[in-house]
Amino acid sequence: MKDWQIHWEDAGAVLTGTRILHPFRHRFSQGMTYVVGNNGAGKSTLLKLLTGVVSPFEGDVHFTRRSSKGGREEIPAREVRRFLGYVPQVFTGYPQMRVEQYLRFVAIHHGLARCIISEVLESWFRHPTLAALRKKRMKGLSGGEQRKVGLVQALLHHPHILILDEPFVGLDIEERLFFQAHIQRIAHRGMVIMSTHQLEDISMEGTLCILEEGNLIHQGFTKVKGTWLEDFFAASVK
Ligand SMILES: Nc1ncnc2c1ncn2[C@@H]1O[C@H](COP(=O)(O)OP(=O)(O)OP(=O)(O)O)[C@@H](O)[C@H]1O
Repeated sequence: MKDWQIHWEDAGAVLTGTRILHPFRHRFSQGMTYVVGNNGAGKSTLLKLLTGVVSPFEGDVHFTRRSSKGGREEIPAREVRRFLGYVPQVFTGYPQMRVEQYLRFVAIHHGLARCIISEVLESWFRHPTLAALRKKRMKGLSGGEQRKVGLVQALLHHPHILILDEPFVGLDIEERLFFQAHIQRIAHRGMVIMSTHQLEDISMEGTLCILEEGNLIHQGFTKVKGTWLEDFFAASVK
């Protein structure tokens, strides 16, 4: 266990002149973290800051792991990128590529050994819902199909940190369960941070971060069944 952590230290975001996220402190640790909040609360912006797609306007976001000498050490950005998987809210990939070609390209980019790439892709295409997409061009995919390819490209290198922005939108129940199982395996040995609007997406115990108008208004543990969490979703997340 490498015990990676992400330290969110008073990081805030300003996009096109508007303050989107107000500075707060949080430590993302191993396991599952769910990020919830109403439309426009700042969930996607928070995830973009974590992946480096946007930079904090102030404060700092940095990654650490337990050092062999004791204490903690900073993980260089290049190394973080190698161990990161990310599904953005809007995923298109490269429109001209066919799905298999695109996933092969991503696998190479992630540094997977060329001798195992075919085997890794075959294991994904064994699932009927993905087999049907293999030869399709990315630009011809439906929203749900894009999402499935988006999930595979984030998972195929077994990332240590997985960041998912509403990953199950447009997926049917069986597909959701298929990907949930993969995601849960990563959460057991690494770190998963997932934004969602759906109570049924909260399938594991973990940490819950609630955003409201760019502020972190709650951080604590989830309890999956029969708790105040259900009331929260019923009352406030639309
Ligand atoms: N590039 C940008 N420039 C200016 N404002 C932006 C930009 N991107 C997002 N915003 C605004 O920032 C706020 C937060 O957006 P964000 O996409 O992070 O919210 P969200 O919680 O993910 O919302 P949703 O649940 O609807 O996806 C919104 O009011 C949005 O309009």
